[in-house]
This record gives sequence, C-alpha cells and structure tokens, in this order.
Amino acid sequence: ACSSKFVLSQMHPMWQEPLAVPGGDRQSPIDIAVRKSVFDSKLKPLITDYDPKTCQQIWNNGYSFLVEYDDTTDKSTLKGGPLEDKFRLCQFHFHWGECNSWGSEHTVDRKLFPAELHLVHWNADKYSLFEEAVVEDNGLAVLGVFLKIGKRHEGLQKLVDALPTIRHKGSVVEFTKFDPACLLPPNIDNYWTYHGSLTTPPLTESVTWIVMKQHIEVSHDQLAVFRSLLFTAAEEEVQKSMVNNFRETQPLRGRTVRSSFT
Ligand SMILES: COc1ccc2c(ccc[n+]2C(=O)c2ccc(S(N)(=O)=O)cc2)c1
Ligand SMILES: [Zn+2]
Repeated sequence: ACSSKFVLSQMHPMWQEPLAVPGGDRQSPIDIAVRKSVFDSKLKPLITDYDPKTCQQIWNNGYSFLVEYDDTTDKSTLKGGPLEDKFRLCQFHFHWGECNSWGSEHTVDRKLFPAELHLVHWNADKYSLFEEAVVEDNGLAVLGVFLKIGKRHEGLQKLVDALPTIRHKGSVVEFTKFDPACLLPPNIDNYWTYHGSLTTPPLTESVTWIVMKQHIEVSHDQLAVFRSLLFTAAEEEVQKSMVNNFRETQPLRGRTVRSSFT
C-alpha cells in the first residue's frame, strides 16, 4: 500500500493528454512496424566517440533525470549512420513505467519495453548552441536504446547510486567520469531511423531518431530505484512518484522508417 504522503503513479499533468502539436506531421515517439521498415544499404555504421571527462552533473528536471555533458567542444560526438554532420552529446535521460510491463516511448510491433534511454546530441557542424539547433529540422540526433529486465547492469549502478541524492525536482549533484558508451548494446550497427520530434514539450520537430534494435539489460532492483524519484519539488505538499514519464506513440503521417539491417 502506498503511504498517504506519496501518491503513486499519479499521472504527471504533462502526460495526461499527450499534447498534439497543431499541424505536427513528424511527431515522436512512434510504433516501429518492423515489416514496414525499409532497408537502406546507404546507411553507414554509427560512430560514437564519448569522452567520460566531459560528464558534469546529474539532475532531476521534473520530467526525468538527466546526465549532462560539457558540449562546448567536440569531445563527445556522434556521427555516421543516417547523419551528414557531426553531433555533440549534451545529455542522456530515460523514460520508464510504474511497473515493468510498460515505460518505453517507442514500441516495436506494438511491443512495450519497461524503459528507454535517450542520448541527446545536437548538430555542431551547423549550429553553435543546443538552443539554436533544437528548433531546426536537422538540429538534433537522439539515440534510443530499449531496456529489458534481466541481469544487473554494472555500468548503470554508479548512476543508480546517485539517484537518492536527486529525488526532488530541481536537485542537481556533481557527476563525473561516466562513459555513456557503457549503456550502448554490443551491436550498434542494427538500428531503425526516422525523422521525428522531441517527446516532451516543446515537441519541436528537429530530431533524427536512431533507435537501436538490440536492447540492454538492467536488474529489477536497478529500475525500481528510478521509480523512487519524484516529479515534485521538496517544498510541494503532495509528492508524486516519477513514473510513466513517457509519451504515447504518435501517428506516422506517411513517414518511412529505414533500417540499417535486413
Ligand atoms: C526550448 O525549451 C526547451 C528545449 C528543450 C527541452 C526543454 C525542456 C525539457 C527538455 N528539453 C529537451 O531538450 C529535450 C526534450 C525531449 C527530449 S527526447 N525525450 O529525447 O525527445 C530530448 C531533449 C525546453
Ligand atoms: Zn527522452
């Protein structure tokens, strides 16, 4: 039973009605219908080059928790795959459910995963700041990785151990020397890619999505710690558990999802 103070799985206002963007015809997330995706042999392998020294802090922004990187130089970058330019890593975060039956944003043939990792990058060849890139068609590239419940993820544990120190919205702690490459699946050459949007406000249609076919495994207990976070700030009367912070899948509107594998 949940204690009186904590209203569990209170749907966060932002997610009660998935906001529709007027005229938005490239919204995210989507369902990836595998048999309708089109193999594109011109898609190159993805090249990630992350420097753990650029890791700066971890904080609760009231939607998710973010691990933020210094993106003032080209130290942590993503290129290749569907991308023409070099993109800089600015942050990664997750989306998850109140239970292990759902929580991911993208689905694969309508299959839901318990959580989804997003590594957010912006086009440093064309723009000089994230804020500039976030409103441009080719401004952002987000790498999505599905999480499944299984064996404990050793690399994730450092992050899980920091979560109790950022329980409330607005809390920030220093977090350094974390290599986000440890959160990628062994094979990053098998992925789907399509043009979409941010999945939280401002929902701007500036994202080249690259969703990994291969998932990573985390333990039940590790994911349970995600759910101990709160949407609410310390001073708020009613505390709300940070769960179900995912957006519903959006209409494809004629888009094609390409695959890098057959
Ligand atoms: C211009 O005002 C902004 C711009 C971006 C904001 C934001 C608030 C939260 C997240 N963001 C994000 O940057 C953001 C939001 C969603 C995602 S997602 N889930 O990867 O699509 C990535 C990044 C406000
Ligand atoms: Zn996200």
